[in-house]
Amino acid sequence: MKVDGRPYRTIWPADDGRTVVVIDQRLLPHRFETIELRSLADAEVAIRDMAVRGAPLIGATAAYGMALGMVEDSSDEGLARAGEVLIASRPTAVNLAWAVRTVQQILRPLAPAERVERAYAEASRIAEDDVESCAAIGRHGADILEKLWKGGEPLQVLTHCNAGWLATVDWGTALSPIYAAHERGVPIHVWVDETRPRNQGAALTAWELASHGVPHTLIVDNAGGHLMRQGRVDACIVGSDRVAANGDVCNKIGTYLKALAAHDNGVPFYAAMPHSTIDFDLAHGDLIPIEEREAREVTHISGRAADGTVTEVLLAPEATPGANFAFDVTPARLVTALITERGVCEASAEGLAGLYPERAGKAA
Ligand SMILES: CSC[C@H]1O[C@H](OP(=O)(O)O)[C@H](O)[C@@H]1O
Repeated sequence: MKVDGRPYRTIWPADDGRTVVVIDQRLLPHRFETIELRSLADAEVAIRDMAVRGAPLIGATAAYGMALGMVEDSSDEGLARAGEVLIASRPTAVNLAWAVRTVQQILRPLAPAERVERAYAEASRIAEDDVESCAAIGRHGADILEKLWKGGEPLQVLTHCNAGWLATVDWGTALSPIYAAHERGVPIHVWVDETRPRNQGAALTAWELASHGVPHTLIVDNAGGHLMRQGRVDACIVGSDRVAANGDVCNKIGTYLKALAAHDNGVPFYAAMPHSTIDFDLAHGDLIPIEEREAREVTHISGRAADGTVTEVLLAPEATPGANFAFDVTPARLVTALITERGVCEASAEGLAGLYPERAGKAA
């Protein structure tokens, strides 16, 4: 996508062919700055501290992290260790482990001397595949949004967290259909959940949509049900960090509550994701590890001070205990359909088998 007229992706190799450049998403929307990843540790920290975030982007960053690890140690032990370090950084988005294992599988048969170049080539392939997958998700999802629009008033779509181009290498997952429909001339308005506690909606989705000229309104997380009961939401569309083999959808905390409200009000609820987010080895969503992050993200809030600096202030008294569950699971029965790069399917094992016959039937 473009930032001030210049095309950007969220991750790219520097001119030296080794350093990896990413956007530091912790500073958005107040400052647009990049950081350079020069080591396996840099990649691990960038994922863990959420300088980069979003399931597909976490996967691409892990793939480049494997390449950075090979520069340091391309032995069999180094290959195993790099994977362990990266997988430990964030447990929920399956894209991370998928990317690590994909790179390890490619490199394992090679001589250590051949592994660096091949690792960078594989990381680049994973990144390019994500761009193409997310563009295809946009096309398939825009077909749905175009059919939902009845003419006249703009189509009212609610989204949660950030599943835009910032969460992927480009285009996004939940937002890709919105961008594609907007480009087709379908009038759309987006209700943007702020998405506590890290406010990816307020900080990232609102910034993305404003940059792309898509009308939107920022709301508190708890307003979605109210708007749906008032008939002011025509569809919900979210991203995902992991879809289980039965179609259960794991996504940012609060997604399940939106799906319940949508179900109660007859609002279609879609989840959009590329193949790298689908875990065909996991039977159902209750088996998905739910990341718990530090309570400070709940008890403190970050924003821009009057002088433009990005700062943190205490939201609750110093000693307030906090619990910070980063994701929840929406049962497949509450999901209208899954939007993937291969098309749209029912949120079920049968639906996924129809789109991915070569990967179905493996869940333990
Ligand atoms: C396109 S995946 C986006 C997905 O990732 C976000 O989580 P986080 O910001 O913690 O990485 C959120 O669950 C989004 O829906």
